Amino acid sequence: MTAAIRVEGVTVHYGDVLALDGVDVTLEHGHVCGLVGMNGSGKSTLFKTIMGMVRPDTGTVSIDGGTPVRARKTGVIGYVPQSEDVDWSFPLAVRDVVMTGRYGRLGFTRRPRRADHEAVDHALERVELTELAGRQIGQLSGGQRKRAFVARGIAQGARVLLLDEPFAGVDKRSEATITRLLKELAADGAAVLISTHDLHALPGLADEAILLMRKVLAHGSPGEVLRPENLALAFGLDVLQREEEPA
Ligand SMILES: Nc1ncnc2c1ncn2[C@@H]1O[C@H](COP(=O)(O)OP(=O)(O)OP(=O)(O)O)[C@@H](O)[C@H]1O
Repeated sequence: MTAAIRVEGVTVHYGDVLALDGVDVTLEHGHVCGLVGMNGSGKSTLFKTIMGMVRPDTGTVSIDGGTPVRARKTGVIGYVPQSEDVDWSFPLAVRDVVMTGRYGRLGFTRRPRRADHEAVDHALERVELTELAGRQIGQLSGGQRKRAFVARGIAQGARVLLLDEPFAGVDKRSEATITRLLKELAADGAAVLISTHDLHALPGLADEAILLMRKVLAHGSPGEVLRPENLALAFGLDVLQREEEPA
């Protein structure tokens, strides 16, 4: 079976900074995978490399058997960016943001057709944003904004979905809605890769995990990946235990 994401021997430098060092990752369709690692461990760089936005010095990336650029053009891959990477003052309504997921499919008139409007309506319903469809994107809460971007991936029909810190600044209700949706998308055959700092939530969110520190330190079930010896390697301390200690 063709892997959803195949990263082989990928090394990335920014000038003298080594951000990724010989990274190998394979992710199959039907799985939700959590990507964890300390600040600066290379998570965003790995996402950008998978999206074809950063070109590796060495190594290769394939998405559903094709190049990242092709996966972007054909809508195979969808991306929910970190909040800091989005200009929230942009004058787009929620519905328009979701419609951008259809752009790869619009004919040469660039005008959405009935099927495009239906796909957007359906996606908005799934993320429970139908009532806010006409509101400017910047006037939504943090969790609602994330849900709008997840809806964009749904409307796009993305088979591979990357989410960079989707739960940062998000309340429990939105977190639960997003988690449920991501699991449903994976059950429908999508591959979902999520970066997160919330190690406690990982087992409830993902069925596999990757621990990154420029290299892949561990890749397996969340239980295996979060073993104390792995966390000690990645974070220097037993972080799970430390977080549980009273302040
Ligand atoms: N555009 C850039 N120019 C120079 N160095 C960069 C650039 N982007 C990232 N880096 C460096 O590359 C390394 C990996 O950064 P990256 O943003 O991928 O880490 P991260 O795991 O996503 O971090 P965080 O958890 O803080 O978001 C860091 O040392 C960072 O300082």
